[in-house]
Amino acid sequence: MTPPLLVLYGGTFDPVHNGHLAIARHARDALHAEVHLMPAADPPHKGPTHADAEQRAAMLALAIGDAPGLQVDRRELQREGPSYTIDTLRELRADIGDKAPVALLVGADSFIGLPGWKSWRELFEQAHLVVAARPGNGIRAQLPAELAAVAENRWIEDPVQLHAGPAGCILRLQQPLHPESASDIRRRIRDGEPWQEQVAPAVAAYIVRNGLYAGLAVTSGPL
Ligand SMILES: Nc1ncnc2c1ncn2[C@@H]1O[C@H](COP(=O)(O)OP(=O)(O)OP(=O)(O)O)[C@@H](O)[C@H]1O
Ligand SMILES: O=C(O)c1ccc[n+]([C@@H]2O[C@H](COP(=O)([O-])O)[C@@H](O)[C@H]2O)c1
Repeated sequence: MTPPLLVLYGGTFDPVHNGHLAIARHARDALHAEVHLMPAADPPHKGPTHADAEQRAAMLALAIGDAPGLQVDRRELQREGPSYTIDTLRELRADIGDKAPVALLVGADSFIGLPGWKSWRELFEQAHLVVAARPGNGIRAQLPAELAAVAENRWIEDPVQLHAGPAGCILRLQQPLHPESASDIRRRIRDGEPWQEQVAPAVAAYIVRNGLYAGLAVTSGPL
């Protein structure tokens, strides 16, 4: 019997917000998959995070609670250096073998930036790609030429195909757009604007209890 589809949803999650959660739940339900939300210890394309890795993982655990089919995956917290996704997938394949179907879930902005990732072409050998649309980011229209060329014959419409092979397909996740972004939430907290409804109640309580993001200076670098 083919093992169940594992969806890896990596992110900085600084903090995890309702957009992340909606997409993870939607992927679980639409793809009949187990979704692992995986905080990056050291996200390769970002400056230093605002909450540390343990705090970001703790917020993820609070956000997920005991929701079936969702779990926090701490594998990148156990590695030093930048959290390159290809290294994570190679590590995962060493654990579970070459046959099990694995998909990487990314937002459209991440997908468009894929040619900047370490060994990006190999990602398609190690996993399927599932892409969630995001406001302001067209998926197929805005692809850089080298990504469009690699992606060309990989697009599929039917999620069942993700279960049929270990890697190599690209699926657009059909879901409503979600406007939330972690940087906007951090800005709102800093500026005293409403933000609590954009995160799970337990995450809002954690942020307040730990005084996260409130002290960000305007000059402290990118939000
Ligand atoms: N609202 C959203 N809709 C679709 N994809 C999203 C959304 N928010 C985040 N993602 C995707 O989830 C993954 C992790 O996102 P991340 O933790 O960096 O949050 P973010 O909101 O993009 O943060 P920031 O605003 O600081 O860039 C990325 O692939 C990103 O594209
Ligand atoms: O492997 C890379 O080169 C790489 C470059 C940029 C981002 N990523 C991964 O993409 C995921 C989303 O990244 P981010 O910065 O939007 O939170 C997260 O798991 C990162 O580790 C990976």
